[in-house]
Amino acid sequence: MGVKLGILGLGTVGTGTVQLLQNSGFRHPLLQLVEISRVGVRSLDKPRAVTLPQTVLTTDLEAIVTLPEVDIVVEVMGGLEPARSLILKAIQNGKHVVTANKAVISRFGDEIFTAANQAGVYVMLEAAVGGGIPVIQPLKQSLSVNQIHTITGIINGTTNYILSRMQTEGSNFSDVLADAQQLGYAEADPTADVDGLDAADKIAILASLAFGGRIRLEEVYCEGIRQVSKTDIAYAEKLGFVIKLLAIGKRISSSGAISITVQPTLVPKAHPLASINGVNNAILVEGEPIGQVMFFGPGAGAGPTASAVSSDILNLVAALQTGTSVPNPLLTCGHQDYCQIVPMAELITRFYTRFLTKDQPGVIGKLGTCFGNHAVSLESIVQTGFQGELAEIVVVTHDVREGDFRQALTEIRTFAELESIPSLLRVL
Ligand SMILES: NC(=O)C1=CN([C@@H]2O[C@H](COP(=O)(O)OP(=O)(O)OC[C@H]3O[C@@H](n4cnc5c(N)ncnc54)[C@H](OP(=O)(O)O)[C@@H]3O)[C@@H](O)[C@H]2O)C=CC1
Ligand SMILES: N[C@@H](CC=O)C(=O)O
Ligand code: NA
Repeated sequence: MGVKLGILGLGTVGTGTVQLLQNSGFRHPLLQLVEISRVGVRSLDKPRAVTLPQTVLTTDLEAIVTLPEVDIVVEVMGGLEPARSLILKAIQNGKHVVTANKAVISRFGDEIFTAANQAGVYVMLEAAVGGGIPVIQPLKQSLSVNQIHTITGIINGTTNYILSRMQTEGSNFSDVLADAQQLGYAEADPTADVDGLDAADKIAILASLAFGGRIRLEEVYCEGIRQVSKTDIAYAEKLGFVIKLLAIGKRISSSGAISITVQPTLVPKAHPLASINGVNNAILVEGEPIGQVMFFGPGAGAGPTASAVSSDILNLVAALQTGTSVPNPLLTCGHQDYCQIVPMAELITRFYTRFLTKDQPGVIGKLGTCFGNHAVSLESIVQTGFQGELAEIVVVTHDVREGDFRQALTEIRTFAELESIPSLLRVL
């Protein structure tokens, strides 16, 4: 029995998926059962890189998600609306759904998975995080026997490309961003990438799977990379670190609560994530008893993302072939409860801070004393040089409570010797 697809979108990912499905030789034989019934687009006049029968291409996306012959709706159109409404309508009409849309899932996952569970259909999302890297299904299946305590990802290719080039060339953020836009890595409006919002969507999805609870996107603490300077990259290098935009979900063992953050972070050069450069993505999962396992590969692009979308389609074809009416719990998302999120003040981490101060005797001692009074233990405090008349002092702390560290900074800001605190970054 053939399985009919209704595909919403024929852009980068939709085209890659159609190409893969139209060339199914030497792939899993079940893919040969797939038939493309309809493909929904905005414009029928646009030139396309794939050839489809005229009756297949349509601008009526509502008709696709309600068409009785369609078994699986593949949503690769992007954006929040009408993508969300079309996914919900597909579910109401008994269709299984495959989506690459992290923005919709991270905001409306609760509504979508509740509807899917009620309707007894699957919503699959391998392409939504890490593009072609298999990470969603491994978290749902092979790794779910572990007690996962930390998931750390470089999950935005654009920012990793920008930071990698700033590191190797000593360039400024704004110059490399312009290049990334010209090369097509960053969008014309790069906000979602450079401000960390795309990574926040993705870590919300990963943490939900790793820790077995729903996550409210607004509870993900999110900083982007606009404020990362070439000066900090150079100091980090001297101290034995590289700067990466890390998305981190961590379970606090004492309470079971989760911290969930996206922040530019100093990563020790020996750490497995330090060597992930360019547009690549990597996700490090740590748990018991597995220890560390890292997924690495292309986080975007037509071919890699089509691989992820098609793997979801394959899983659904297999489920439809076996024909059991009981949903396979290793394919569904059955979380009912929300994870409890740790307030940022309670986070335990290391920090890097750069101060500009008047060049006077005793300043370093005064900073050290203030940190000590607030229970902030320092790993190093060094005067790295001068900026004009001002002394530049770089501090790296041991693991400290973020609330204590912030209180120390509030007191330091009142010091007459202080000119400014140009940077404050997390250290892994
Ligand atoms: N690009 C990538 O590498 C990756 C993308 N993703 C996700 O995949 C999804 C798709 O991305 P991508 O392929 O890059 O997007 P594109 O912008 O390249 O393609 C979008 C497609 O959807 C169609 N479309 C969009 N809105 C509508 C609408 N309102 N009505 C009808 N058709 C519409 C467009 O039609 P038309 O062609 O007529 O304009 C186009 O074919 C997004 O959710 C994205 O986040 C995930 C991982 C990687
Ligand atoms: N904009 C994203 C690509 C898709 O997820 C990135 O830069 O990683
Ligand atoms: Na993936």
